Amino acid sequence: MPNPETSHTSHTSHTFQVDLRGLVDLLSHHLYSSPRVYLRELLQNATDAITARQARFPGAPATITVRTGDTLTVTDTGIGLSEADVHTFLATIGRSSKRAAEGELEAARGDFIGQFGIGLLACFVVADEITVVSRSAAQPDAPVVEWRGHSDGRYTIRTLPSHEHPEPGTTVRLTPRADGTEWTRPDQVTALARHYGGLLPYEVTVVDPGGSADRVNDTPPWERRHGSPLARREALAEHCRTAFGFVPLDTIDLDLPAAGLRGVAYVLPTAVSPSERAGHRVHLKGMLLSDRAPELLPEWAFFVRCVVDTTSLRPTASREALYEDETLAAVRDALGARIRDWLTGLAASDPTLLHRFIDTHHLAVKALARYDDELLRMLLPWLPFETTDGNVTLEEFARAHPTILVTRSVEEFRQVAPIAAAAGLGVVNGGYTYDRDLVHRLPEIRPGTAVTDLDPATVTAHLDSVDPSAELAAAAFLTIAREVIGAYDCDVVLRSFHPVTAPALLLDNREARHERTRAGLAEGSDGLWAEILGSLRSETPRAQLVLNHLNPLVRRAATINERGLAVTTVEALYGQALLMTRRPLRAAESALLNRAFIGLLTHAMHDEGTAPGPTPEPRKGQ
Ligand SMILES: Nc1ncnc2c1ncn2[C@@H]1O[C@H](COP(=O)(O)OP(=O)(O)OP(=O)(O)O)[C@@H](O)[C@H]1O
Repeated sequence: MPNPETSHTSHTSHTFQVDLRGLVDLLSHHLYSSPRVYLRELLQNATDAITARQARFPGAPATITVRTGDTLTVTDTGIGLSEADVHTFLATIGRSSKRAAEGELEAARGDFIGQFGIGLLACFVVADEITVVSRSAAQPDAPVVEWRGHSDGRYTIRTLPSHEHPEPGTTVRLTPRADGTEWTRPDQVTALARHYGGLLPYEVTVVDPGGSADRVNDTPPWERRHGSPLARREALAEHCRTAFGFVPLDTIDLDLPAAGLRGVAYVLPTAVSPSERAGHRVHLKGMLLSDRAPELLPEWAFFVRCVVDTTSLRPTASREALYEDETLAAVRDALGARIRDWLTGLAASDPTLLHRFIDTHHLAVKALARYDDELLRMLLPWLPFETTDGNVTLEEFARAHPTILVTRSVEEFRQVAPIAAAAGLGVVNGGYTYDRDLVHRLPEIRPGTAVTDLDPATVTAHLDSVDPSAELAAAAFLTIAREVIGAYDCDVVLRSFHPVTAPALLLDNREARHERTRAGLAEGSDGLWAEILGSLRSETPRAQLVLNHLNPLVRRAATINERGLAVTTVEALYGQALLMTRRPLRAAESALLNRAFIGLLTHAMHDEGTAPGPTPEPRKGQ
């Protein structure tokens, strides 16, 4: 038997080494979007330290002072660090006093912004050395301690005389590297402090090398006291103008106590594309997390821009975006509901504003109403649609037309609308995004209304047939017309319809055209493709050229005896109707138009040549 003792291989234990330079490089090039985040991390640590001190010593000083110059310092009157704290929290990357139960600070946990234990490293993006000088508020007798860390991973700790930091709190000092000075210039620091810390709950001041101090933060405008509702509205409009550069159509207050979220949504005064997702400004416990977070609101709410401050949403490690979790999903739904309530509330309280809103954002509302029955019910009466009665609401239109026809495309509407209107039909242009879907949902909301897609047969059925004698008189011409136009998979009929100025109407739709294209391809190909295309073949739908017997030109055309002229006339009538459909022409159709045009010219010149009359005088000089 082998001896278990001797068969053991020996184990030695090692500890991971972290290359700090590699880590800083990772942070600066891959985690953070810009070196400027160093200031955010410093402000955030200062804020957390003050929060910790306030929790234990309410009423203690609570200020953050940033001093700019050759070196940059951030001083806070926060909880400070004892020597033991420094060993615990500053000597190990990834260790944080704010995350796990760390004894004393546990009570205040959840109130902090930081949690990852990597924030301070952001300073190495702009400086090679960081000095932290601190005095603990929790142990007032403990000596002042200095930690000096270098970007290569070395650090030293020493204690200093008491006067080096007379009051509890912490001062962090950076000496910017040459390539970091862009981010540490006095004006830049003031702008960054305002950007990130503008809503922090403690006084934040930036002092320039000349000694002048600039307070950069303020109470959020929605929390401030205002003299009157009007004054509040004006203050918020001004805030929106500075934050986003527009004066809002209206302001919606946002308040979700369960998520510790408060803020405002500003309604855009101009239309935006639904695909352009709005960037919202999200603050976490006052600190700006992102100024373009689209994920805060549902996609449909693209007509507002929000500014919110929250305690519950989680940041990603870069602290530049929101962590997509259940809380965020719940917040998004709740904010969506709030915006919808505002919209539906307008209908009852401020119809004028609702009209202005709809004039600007009807596309947005239509997009939203497709997914939201309640909203559809409440807002459909207010939404404008293009119809044969002009631009009217569906409610108005349905009152006049118990059966509503809806076209599939804008071109179909343009072509058929005047004729349908003259025949007393009610047609809605369904060619615009969302419109056809919405019109089809009308019967759910308004029982007794019928909605059908417009097809050519519906229109022809409403055109008056001509009396048999007229049909007979035109028989020869119609035969030639059917021969010529039949080649384009199109039937020819003679009807009477208004307006009399329209000589011909081409009834066609996209599906039929596609089917004809497919059939054409099947004929032109051989082998496998012909079989596949052929097997798809259904009966090829034909378009219909409806000639208007009320139109004087058509009446004259019907009496043409000469075959050549009849062919040219038919081609010209078909070509003109084709142009009216405003769809792209195919090669054969362009050729037909060309031929008809030349044919008509030839006929016109031929008439001119044979017409009796005075011979024109030769012009002088010829
Ligand atoms: N101004 C300060 N006052 C007191 N303690 C501080 C200060 N700055 C840093 N610390 C201590 O150093 C620790 C590490 O700070 P660091 O910024 O690296 O991480 P963090 O703030 O805990 O988390 P995050 O990476 O999310 O910012 C903190 O947890 C805190 O205990």
